[in-house]
Amino acid sequence: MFNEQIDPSTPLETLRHPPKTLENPRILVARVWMFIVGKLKVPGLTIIPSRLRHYFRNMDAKELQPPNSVRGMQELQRDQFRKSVQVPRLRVPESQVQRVMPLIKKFLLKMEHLHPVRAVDKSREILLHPTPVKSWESLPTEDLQKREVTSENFSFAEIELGYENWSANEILKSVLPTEEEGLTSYSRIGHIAHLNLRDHLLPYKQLIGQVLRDKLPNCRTVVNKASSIDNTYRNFQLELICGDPEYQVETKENGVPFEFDFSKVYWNPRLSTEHERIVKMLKSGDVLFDVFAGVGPFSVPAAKKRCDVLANDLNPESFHWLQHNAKRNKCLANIQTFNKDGRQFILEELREDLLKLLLTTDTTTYAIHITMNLPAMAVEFLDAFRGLYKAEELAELPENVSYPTVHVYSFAKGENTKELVRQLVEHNLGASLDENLLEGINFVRNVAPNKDMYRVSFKLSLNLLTTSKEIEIKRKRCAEEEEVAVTKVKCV
Ligand SMILES: C[S@@+](CC[C@H](N)C(=O)[O-])C[C@H]1O[C@@H](n2cnc3c(N)ncnc32)[C@H](O)[C@@H]1O
Repeated sequence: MFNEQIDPSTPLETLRHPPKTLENPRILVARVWMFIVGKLKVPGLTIIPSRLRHYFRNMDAKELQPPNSVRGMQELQRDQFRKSVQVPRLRVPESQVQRVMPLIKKFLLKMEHLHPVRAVDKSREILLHPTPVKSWESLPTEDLQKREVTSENFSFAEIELGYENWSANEILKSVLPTEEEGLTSYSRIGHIAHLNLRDHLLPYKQLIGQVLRDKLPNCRTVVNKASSIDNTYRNFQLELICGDPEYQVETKENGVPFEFDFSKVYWNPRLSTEHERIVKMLKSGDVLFDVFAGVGPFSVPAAKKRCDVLANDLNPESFHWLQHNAKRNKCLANIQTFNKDGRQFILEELREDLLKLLLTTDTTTYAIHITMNLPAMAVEFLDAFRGLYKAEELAELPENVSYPTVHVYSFAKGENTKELVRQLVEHNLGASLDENLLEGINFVRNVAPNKDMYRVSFKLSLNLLTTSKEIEIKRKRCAEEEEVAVTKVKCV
């Protein structure tokens, strides 16, 4: 079952092309339209449209729908989609075509692999849409007559339609059961289409896979999410439902090329906007510590921008592809990579490097960022910053020192997820995110009903870096006890 899908009405092209492939202006128009109508664009997620770009929707016209007999089909039989249909036709003398087309353009019959205009002798046969054109009178007759086109030129033609004339969405709409939600979205990662099928669609998975592979440009592999991501490395457990078991992909995110094995590492195209937000915050010369770096969607673009990056991931496969992507993007000189547990990375590399930066550089001239994108458990690593240094180590800091900003990601489930996520961070950090610390609690995306992902951005401080969580708790307890004692004395 899709637990992350949204189904605004969107144009047909989004189904047929991978996200970000704006190679023709119609797709651009479709995306703008999608934004205006739905305002629900999820990056990386292809949403199956329920409205079409055409003036008249083919699937609203009974005669243009696939045959009823295909409903419920579980094994794809392409020949079962054949049907004959009568559609309006206009014969236009060759000499008048240029002048007639603007008058009838909006009535053209537009279907996949079907040319509505055909040359026949010295005229053109133009196929029209049966919804708006029921008869000659449906057309702008006066203007047509001025261009030598009369009712004599109007007739009905019998045409053959087949599997190739419908889009994936149209095919699936005509096959899948009507009483439950159909296929509403999927992600595209290079040549892979990634689905998260609801239980009621599982009997149709092979057919869905074949239709998508047939119809989506450059799609060679269709996989279904086999279980929720609960393994350490967060990579999706995949079930191949159609095509080649070939998971090494090449994709682009925000213009940056990446390569990886999708079956072995974490990659989620729905995070592209969030990655972009962070990368936009960074300037050349800034420092980034990326604690759970994956294959580098924060680190590689940051290194390309000439930030100094220390990127870490526990998964040896992610580590391999992280290095590969840094090399491929020619930014190896700006990135150091580590294959460690996040806590160890904070306690070792980050500790040492940050100390040097704080003591020996002017931190007012650049920014230091720490990204922690492991939303299921990153907050549990926050206590590693508490008491990271002995007070003496930071005794000589300049007064105007600028501390790093931590961007920690977290899921929160329930009613007031924003408040919940703040509490989670405060509890794990052992400090309240007052105005001095807090830079923002930012909604990233809705993951499932009642489950949201947030980024909490806050500044580290001298107190956080030199006082352990336990000491802070003890101090608070003592202060509270003292207050109680004073109140009691006052009362006596
Ligand atoms: C949700 S992914 C995020 C990857 C990438 N930063 C992104 O934004 O797409 C979390 C990453 O943390 C890594 N990871 C999981 N547990 C870890 C740990 N204890 N220490 C370091 N990395 C870990 C996983 O291998 C995975 O690549």
